[in-house]
Amino acid sequence: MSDAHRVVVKIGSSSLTGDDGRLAPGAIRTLADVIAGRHAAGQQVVLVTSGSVAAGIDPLGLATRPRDLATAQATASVGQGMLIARYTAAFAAHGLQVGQVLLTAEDTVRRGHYRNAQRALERLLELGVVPIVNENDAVATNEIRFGDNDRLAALVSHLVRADAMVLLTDVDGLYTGPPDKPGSTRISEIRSPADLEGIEVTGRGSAVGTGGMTTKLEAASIATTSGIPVVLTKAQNVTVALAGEEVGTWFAATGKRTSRRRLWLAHAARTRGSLVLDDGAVAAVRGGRASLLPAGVTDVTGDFDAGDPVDLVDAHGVVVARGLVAFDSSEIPGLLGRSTHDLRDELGEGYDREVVHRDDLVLVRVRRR
Ligand SMILES: Nc1ncnc2c1ncn2[C@@H]1O[C@H](COP(=O)(O)OP(=O)(O)O)[C@@H](O)[C@H]1O
Ligand SMILES: N[C@@H](CCC(=O)OP(=O)(O)O)C(=O)O
Repeated sequence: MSDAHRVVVKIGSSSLTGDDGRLAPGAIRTLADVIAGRHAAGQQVVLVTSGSVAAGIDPLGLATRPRDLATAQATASVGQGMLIARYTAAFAAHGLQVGQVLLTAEDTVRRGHYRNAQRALERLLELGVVPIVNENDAVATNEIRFGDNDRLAALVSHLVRADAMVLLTDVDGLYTGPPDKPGSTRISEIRSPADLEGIEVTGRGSAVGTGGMTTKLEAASIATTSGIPVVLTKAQNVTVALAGEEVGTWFAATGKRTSRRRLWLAHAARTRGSLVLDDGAVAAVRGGRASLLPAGVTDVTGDFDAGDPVDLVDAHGVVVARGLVAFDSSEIPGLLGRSTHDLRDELGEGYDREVVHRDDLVLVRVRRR
């Protein structure tokens, strides 16, 4: 971590608010002090911050975090302005400018969109500005929104080719079970997905956070499988975490950089339906490098067009992979279980192709509990 030149730091709502759920200016100042120190030492930091909804609760006189989409959008719209004003003032105390970048899930992976985001972030860093990223909550709809900022931070890390990602939250690391459960202990290192076996995590966050530990593990998986190591710790540890001391939980990088399209398919795409595979097709797809042929498909659900993302599931409904399908859903029943040879003879050329080509397919790792 101390060698990492470019770091994405994500701070959650739970670390930016006091017990009353209101924005805690002290937490923002402390974070800005630490990041300014790293900046002076030559490190580039992209900050992904939650807190727009939490910051808007009080000004709008709401009692709790709104659950309906329209009120959440309005609350975020009010709160985001207040949040960025606090950061602007906190960094200005160190002579630093901040640049607000509000993204949606699509912006981090869709070709035309991510180029824009990438260009803006690179230029901000070149200019010595601290980019401050959040989801564009005021316009994000349920279909396309992340909701939590953990996975957004992982995709931003990929986008800016970060050397490391730091997830700051209200617990000092990953525990063997919910931290308030007697007997739960902190895990200092996760070297591979196998180390996660037996760990109990919940998707329930603190009163103001979203996604709990589940989305943090997803984010860690997105980053580490793309070659980016992750530190998960409490916000109070940010100084020592960025200095490279051993705190929280360290997730070692397990893979290499992958294409954004595959990253999107694996982690951000909303599937429009599913294809049920027979056992032979499941084995072929799991083995890697095999395309899905019509002969291995036994059923289809959903309403989709050629080119849409779909789930590939086994006979028990377990998702094995995701892929971009080559046929409309209405065409597939006529192809089920048929060999490409028969299909060409009967339906003509164009029907003798893969249902999902191997280049358009990513395996989904099944998490054992
Ligand atoms: N195995 C676990 N280890 C650590 N924390 C866990 C675990 N399972 C669930 N959690 C919960 O996840 C919460 C953090 O998630 P969240 O409130 O969404 O944080 P943030 O606002 O920082 O994103 C912790 O307060 C903790 O109660
Ligand atoms: N974009 C939202 C993030 C929602 C949220 O609470 O995320 P987190 O605290 O990171 O689990 C916000 O700013 O309120």
